[in-house]
Amino acid sequence: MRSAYSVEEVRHAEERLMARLPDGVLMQRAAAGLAAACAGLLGRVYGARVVLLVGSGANGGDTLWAGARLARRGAGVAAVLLAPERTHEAGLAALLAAGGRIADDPFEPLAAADLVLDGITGIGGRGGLRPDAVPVARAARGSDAVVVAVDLPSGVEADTGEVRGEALRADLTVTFGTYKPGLLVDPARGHAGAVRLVDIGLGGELPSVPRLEALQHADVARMLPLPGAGSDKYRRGVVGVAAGSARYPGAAVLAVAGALRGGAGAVRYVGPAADAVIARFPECLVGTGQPGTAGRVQSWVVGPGIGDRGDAVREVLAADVPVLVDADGLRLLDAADLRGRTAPTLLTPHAGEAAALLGVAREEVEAARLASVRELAARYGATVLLKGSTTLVADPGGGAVRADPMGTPWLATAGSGDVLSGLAGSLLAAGLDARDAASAAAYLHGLAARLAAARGTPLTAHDVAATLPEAWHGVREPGEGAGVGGSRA
Ligand SMILES: NC(=O)C1=CN([C@@H]2O[C@H](COP(=O)(O)OP(=O)(O)OC[C@H]3O[C@@H](n4cnc5c(N)ncnc54)[C@H](O)[C@@H]3O)[C@@H](O)[C@H]2O)[C@@H](O)CC1
Ligand SMILES: [K+]
Repeated sequence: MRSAYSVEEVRHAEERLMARLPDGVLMQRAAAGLAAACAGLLGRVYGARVVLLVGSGANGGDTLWAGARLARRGAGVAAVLLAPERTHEAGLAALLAAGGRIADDPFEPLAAADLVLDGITGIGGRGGLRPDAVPVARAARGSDAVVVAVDLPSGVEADTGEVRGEALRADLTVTFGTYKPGLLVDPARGHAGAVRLVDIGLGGELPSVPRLEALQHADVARMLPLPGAGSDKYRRGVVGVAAGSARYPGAAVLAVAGALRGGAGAVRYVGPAADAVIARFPECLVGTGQPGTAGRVQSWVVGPGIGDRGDAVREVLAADVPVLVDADGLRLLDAADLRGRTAPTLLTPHAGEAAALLGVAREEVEAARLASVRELAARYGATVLLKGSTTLVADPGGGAVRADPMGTPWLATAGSGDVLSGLAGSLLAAGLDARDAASAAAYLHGLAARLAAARGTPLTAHDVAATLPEAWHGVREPGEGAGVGGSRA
């Protein structure tokens, strides 16, 4: 599990740790890790041309100290001081003593650089890059140099992943002590490139519950249900699917396709697309009536392609089992029906549906995904999976929000959300709690899309469903599946 903490939590942890350590130790740990990462990228440090973009705070200090280490190993290091009168003094002195120099003109060294270190702002940054930094950051990005962000890409919001103005785009971010939420949530995550964590000894000082966390293969592998010796199809869980309509039978077929591969013992479909479902999946139990007439299930998925069948949504929400509501079901949802529920509810909106549920514009949700998912969960008293470039899962009672690291633009294909809802519903039936079911489903779904896309042909939602077994295998057998998943943060 990768854990991310807020700026406030990081600062408190740093204070407690610093109180026990000699002055400057943490900055030296950060600078040493940063310089080592840079040396690894450069291969040969001697003779390399390195440019430091240095802001007014300790982020600039880290950068100067790392620059000094590279200069001592023979790199030509030039520092661009964006706030010359407020530059970290000891760091600058160390750089100069190691043979580094201050650049008078930022653009000339940037044009010839092999490596640029972005030390403009770290966790102390607010708002996008200031106007004077914008042309410098653009020149860095426009050069052939590898751009390494120090702690965070400058200009992004550490706590939320929002980007309120222009922000630097890095190839690699070397972050210190812990991940910050912005490194795991788009749009900021998209600016970070690959992310590497340098341990500075903060671990023991951080709270036990992080702000945000991102699953890794081993976490998902531990969650996945496995049949035991005493299992039968009912004990493994039956998932009910109330989806599709005469007009949209495909949504029902795709939701069932996802549900069949989620580990439940059986999938029971009810609704007007029963013929289409049974033709495709003879292993599915089907009925044409209302959800209330279906036999016992351990979870329900309601909504994909269901059209205007609000009665079906109400019936499902009246059942005392976990319920996942998606797509049309979200439009038909009556918040009052959720309030009376005691079993968990999982809502799976995309940004547009989330915006409608919150009564705001879609752009607002996309710009502030973390705040939006938290607000939705609190307001509806439900676990919420907000789909998008970074899929997020929040519980109504607070706790760590899960950020899905497996998302891929390949998932932007019709029907892929239906597969996801079936899959997550199946994991609910198998006994996972709503947050685990939602985040494990998003992870497997993204991994399946990546595996299918790696075959090099355009992807359909059905391909994603068909590749889910490979994704299960991938998380269980790291090394095989891990490559496609990418070790990107
Ligand atoms: N506190 C610690 O113990 C440690 C801190 N470390 C480093 O220190 C950083 C935090 O340092 P600071 O608290 O000094 O903060 P930063 O260096 O992140 O930035 C704060 C400075 O930037 C200015 N600023 C804010 N927004 C700006 C913007 N949009 N454009 C330009 N300037 C802006 C502020 O006026 C302030 O002077 C971390 O990100 C990390 O790199 C590391 O050395 C590890 C130890
Ligand atoms: K930075």
